[in-house]
Amino acid sequence: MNDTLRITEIFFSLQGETSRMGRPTVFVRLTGCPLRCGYCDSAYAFHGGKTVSFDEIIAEIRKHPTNTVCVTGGEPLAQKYSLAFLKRLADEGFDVSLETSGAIAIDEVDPRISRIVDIKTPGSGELAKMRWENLAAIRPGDEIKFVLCDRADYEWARDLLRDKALTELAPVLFSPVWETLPPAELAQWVLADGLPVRMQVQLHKILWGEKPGV
Ligand SMILES: C[S@@+](CC[C@H](N)C(=O)[O-])C[C@H]1O[C@@H](n2cnc3c(N)ncnc32)[C@H](O)[C@@H]1O
Ligand SMILES: Nc1nc2[nH]cc(C(=O)O)c2c(=O)[nH]1
Ligand code: SF4
Ligand SMILES: [Mg+2]
Repeated sequence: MNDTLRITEIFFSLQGETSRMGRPTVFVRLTGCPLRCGYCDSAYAFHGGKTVSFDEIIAEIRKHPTNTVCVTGGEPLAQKYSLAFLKRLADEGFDVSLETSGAIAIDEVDPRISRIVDIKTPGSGELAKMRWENLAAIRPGDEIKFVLCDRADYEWARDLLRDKALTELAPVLFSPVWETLPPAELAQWVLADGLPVRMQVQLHKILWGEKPGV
């Protein structure tokens, strides 16, 4: 059917990432991802899941007291009908953000959706999958995000920021890998270089630890 998606979970939480951090948000986590970032905190979404119709997903979203939705995964854009679903969410009047890896074309995503586009670093192990053409499709409502494993990733991201003038395209986020890079270290590096980025720490993990459904 052309109006279904494979879904791992739908849950209501505070947005833990991006400039929307702290906003009550319904998360729709799509199943499956063609990447294998070494740090992935959502590997439980690689397999399994349940096939659900757009109508059922929207009915579930409406049970929660917010208009704000985050579509994530897995890799949402890897599913055939995710573009149609994102359009449907925007048509229904939801305020939607999309978390995406940077490895799949973003240009056909509905313009009403705020796209959070990762640039996978050398430390992720998936740099080779990056689709650099995506940078040309970035709009002001989008955000560009680096998840950093270590100092080498930081320096790589800092140099790319300058070489590709990324902050002229959209706000840029620097986030430490939760398990391996102490946030205070990254904070010191950003301050020392005076980088025009927004450093962020995953709020939901501070509040509730690392587990599904939060
Ligand atoms: C789980 S991914 C799902 C969406 C998409 N596949 C992507 O990578 O953007 C959502 C976000 O969580 C980030 N992330 C995954 N594991 C993380 C970790 N251990 N620490 C910090 N951020 C992490 C990803 O880099 C991405 O920005
Ligand atoms: N609270 C909360 N905020 C999030 N923002 C992005 C998430 C994701 O897994 O993509 C996420 C998540 O899993 N939980
Ligand atoms: S692209 Fe996203 S979901 Fe896929 S392995 Fe990397 S962080 Fe996990
Ligand atoms: Mg998460």
